[in-house]
Amino acid sequence: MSESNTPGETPTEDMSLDDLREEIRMIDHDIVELIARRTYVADTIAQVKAEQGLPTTDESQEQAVMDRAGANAEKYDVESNLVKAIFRLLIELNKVEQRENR
Ligand SMILES: O=C(O)C(=O)C[C@]1(C(=O)O)C=C[C@@H](O)C=C1
Repeated sequence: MSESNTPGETPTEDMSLDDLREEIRMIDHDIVELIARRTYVADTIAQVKAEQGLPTTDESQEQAVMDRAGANAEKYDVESNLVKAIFRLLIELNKVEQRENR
């Protein structure tokens, strides 16, 4: 992953529009890389669940993920409902992926 500024510390006054868009381009790259990593881990989880005869969906784990997403959103002062909506999509992506690999 590329080095990026911590939230609230981007020195915007020293950056041109092109610089700022380059910063977003790098962040967007990192986001996709993290989504891919999350999906690969879910593939491995799917194998473990299949071996143990467990179902794909674990609602209590989904709730824990959503709660954590909300808490982290608040920590970084971003809209928690928006972040939770993104995590809902990430969980659904994993479930589709896990079902396809069973
Ligand atoms: O932790 C799991 O058991 C997963 O399969 C991962 C995950 C997730 O994306 O966070 C996906 C589906 C489950 O219902 C719960 C959580």
